[in-house]
Amino acid sequence: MNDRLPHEKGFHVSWDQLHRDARALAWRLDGKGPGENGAWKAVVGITRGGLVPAMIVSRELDIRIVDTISVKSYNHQTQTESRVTKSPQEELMGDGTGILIVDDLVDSGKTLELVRKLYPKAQFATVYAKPHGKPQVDTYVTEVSQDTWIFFPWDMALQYVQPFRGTD
Ligand SMILES: O=P(O)(O)OC[C@H]1O[C@H](OP(=O)(O)OP(=O)(O)O)[C@H](O)[C@@H]1O
Ligand code: HPA
Ligand SMILES: [Mg+2]
Repeated sequence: MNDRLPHEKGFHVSWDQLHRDARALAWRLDGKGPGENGAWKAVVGITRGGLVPAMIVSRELDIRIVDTISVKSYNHQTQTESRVTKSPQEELMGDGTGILIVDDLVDSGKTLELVRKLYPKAQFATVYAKPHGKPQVDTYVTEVSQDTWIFFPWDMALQYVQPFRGTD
């Protein structure tokens, strides 16, 4: 993460906000699949950040088949390489037709670019999107600027904050 910081701005997302935004993502995808009545075949979450929105989307759209894909990014000096370290079931995926691939956000777009090469016919959905990654995503809910770092609820804790007018 340190190689990606410092960012000018921080966008702190609570569990509640993430739940609402992931539900909004599901509603956007509802009935848009290639199956009967616009059904989707399965949801695939990109670990680890995609697992929470994938669960919420699968619950909202009543999709019972859920699988995962793991993508690991390696930093070789200045070049970042990505590779898949765990694949979803091959028979399920095919070319990706009818599969909803879900992640928490798209930033540079490198993660989705790799997954898209493997499953070109899949639908790619993220809760948040930054401008560089937008061409890689088919459906998202909220756009944030490239210089914003998104803090997810699983990376944060409630903390005491000093009053604005100090107590000295
Ligand atoms: O568009 P990109 O520049 O590829 O960045 C987006 C990806 O980076 C983060 O995952 P990360 O690889 O940090 O792993 P994690 O989900 O396990 O936290 C995030 O959850 C996305 O998957
Ligand atoms: O803005 C971000 N927040 C959390 N994880 C990330 N991975 C890439 N960009 C981000
Ligand atoms: Mg991730």
